[in-house]
Amino acid sequence: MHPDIESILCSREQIDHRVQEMAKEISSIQTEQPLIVVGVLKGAFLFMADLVRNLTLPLEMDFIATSSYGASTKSSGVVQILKDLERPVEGRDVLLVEDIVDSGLTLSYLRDSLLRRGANSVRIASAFDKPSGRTVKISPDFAGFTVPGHFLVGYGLDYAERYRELPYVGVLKPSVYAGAQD
Ligand SMILES: O=P(O)(O)OC[C@H]1O[C@H](OP(=O)(O)OP(=O)(O)O)[C@H](O)[C@@H]1O
Ligand code: HPA
Ligand SMILES: [Mg+2]
Repeated sequence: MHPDIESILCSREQIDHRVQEMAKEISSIQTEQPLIVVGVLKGAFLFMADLVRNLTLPLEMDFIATSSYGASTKSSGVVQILKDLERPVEGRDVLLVEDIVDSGLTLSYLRDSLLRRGANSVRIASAFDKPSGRTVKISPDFAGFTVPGHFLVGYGLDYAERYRELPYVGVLKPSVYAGAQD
């Protein structure tokens, strides 16, 4: 285990197993045109890669990049789009793929934005769901694991851009970010 990690919450094996279950469930979505699967960068990159390899429905992929945490463990409250989608979503069914729903601000902002662009439907799949962090009302249609209120890293989740590469999800030792500016 990485020395900055306090405890492992979900092991690589548990994540692999759960992603396969989620992919089965998501594969039963019925759409007229291929589902547009949108990965929310950067955090979703590992989950997106694992999920799409297990999906069995017709799909297209696109990516959007947002940022609201920066080098902090708390949301700035402002969701910035750093890279937008490349293709229109008008009239299309979209699946937003996220690593975590915490305050809910990112997904609420993205869902509203895609609906305003004329998407026919917007569903959400998130590897992790932290309901205790919520400040806006939103819940993922597909959630891998419900997690407690700690700041987590690994499997795409970062603190100040570090730890995304860890194959498991763990609780970051508070001493790592104590004293850092929020
Ligand atoms: O529900 P919320 O409170 O909005 O938090 C969830 C969002 O925060 C993180 O992204 P971040 O802004 O850190 O960008 P990143 O994906 O590049 O790490 C995470 O990947 C989600 O997109
Ligand atoms: O717990 C978290 N860890 C990393 N990034 C995050 N973005 C929202 N919540 C988290
Ligand atoms: Mg982040």
